[in-house]
Amino acid sequence: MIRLKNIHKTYHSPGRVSHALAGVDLHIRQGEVFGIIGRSGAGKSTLIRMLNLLEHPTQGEVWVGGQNITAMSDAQLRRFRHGVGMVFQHFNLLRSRTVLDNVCFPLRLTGMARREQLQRAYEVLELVGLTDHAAKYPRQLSGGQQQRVGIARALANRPELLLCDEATSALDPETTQSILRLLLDINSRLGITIVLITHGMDVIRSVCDRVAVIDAGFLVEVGDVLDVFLHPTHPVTQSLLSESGVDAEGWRSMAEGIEGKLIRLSFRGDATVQPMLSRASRELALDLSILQGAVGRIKDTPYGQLVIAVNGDVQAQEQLAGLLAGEGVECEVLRP
Ligand SMILES: Nc1ncnc2c1ncn2[C@@H]1O[C@H](COP(=O)(O)OP(=O)(O)OP(=O)(O)O)[C@@H](O)[C@H]1O
Repeated sequence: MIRLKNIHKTYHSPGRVSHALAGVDLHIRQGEVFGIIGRSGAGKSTLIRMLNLLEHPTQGEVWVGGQNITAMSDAQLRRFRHGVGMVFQHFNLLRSRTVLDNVCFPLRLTGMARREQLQRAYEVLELVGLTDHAAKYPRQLSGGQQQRVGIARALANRPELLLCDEATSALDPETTQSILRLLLDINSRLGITIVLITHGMDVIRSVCDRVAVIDAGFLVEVGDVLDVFLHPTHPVTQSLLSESGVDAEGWRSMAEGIEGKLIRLSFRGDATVQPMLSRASRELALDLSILQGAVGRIKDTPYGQLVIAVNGDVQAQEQLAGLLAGEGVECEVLRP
């Protein structure tokens, strides 16, 4: 659906040149929820704004739905943008217009007849659960409700692509979860590709299929969210995960003074909730102690990771790895 080819973006301001993006190549698939995460100033906003050319690359090409949008004329670009919805951190609603008029606004820009505008607007307001608030003004709504209006407005033109620029950063945790659930619902019911940028790994974990990590203008890691959570390779990814409570290295401080072989087990899906360890311990007469553990859910998939110390018969230890692998558990020896 989207291909970024060797994208560079350089900003020149008095006395300063800033390389916001440095040779970014990226492929985003049709129908997926794709997250871009990075620290402040990493280049996330610049990157998401490339996808509808609110920012033009200094070098490189942006392809969306088989079209090179970097080669489009202004008129072509205006038409293309009607098919891309955007949701903003601070909602960007028109304060002096009602909810209904805010949602109709992008439809009016396409020259759509008023009757059709109203029909579309009520359709999307129903989707976001705000039909009863159509006549209100933004100031009469909570932050979460205002963001729902922002989402309804972004969906009004029936886009194939929805861009979310820190859509939940201004919201409390509970409201964040309800907006994320709404985005997931939109993705699965309408099949719209969603690209979001965020500072928060929790946002990535709750809704994304794949994730890209950006640091100082470089894409440093891209992959399925489950793979990135279980096996982060770049130090920036590891520290972002550790700040969100997923610390893959916490076992090190416990390991000294603990005897036995140390292994890390990674579980995905049903394997996460099976009583495999107690069975293995019983059948192989091994002592297993847990040094570190985390279980959670990535989108709809349960996952878990445990670091355990294994003591007992050497042959039984070999059998343990085989037994767990047979159940779909990945085993990685941390200390023989
Ligand atoms: N219009 C601009 N003029 C000059 N420099 C800019 C401009 N926009 C962004 N930058 C610089 O480009 C770099 C990337 O900025 P960008 O806003 O894309 O980062 P970000 O990851 O979205 O940060 P944040 O999470 O703080 O919003 C930063 O160093 C920033 O100062």
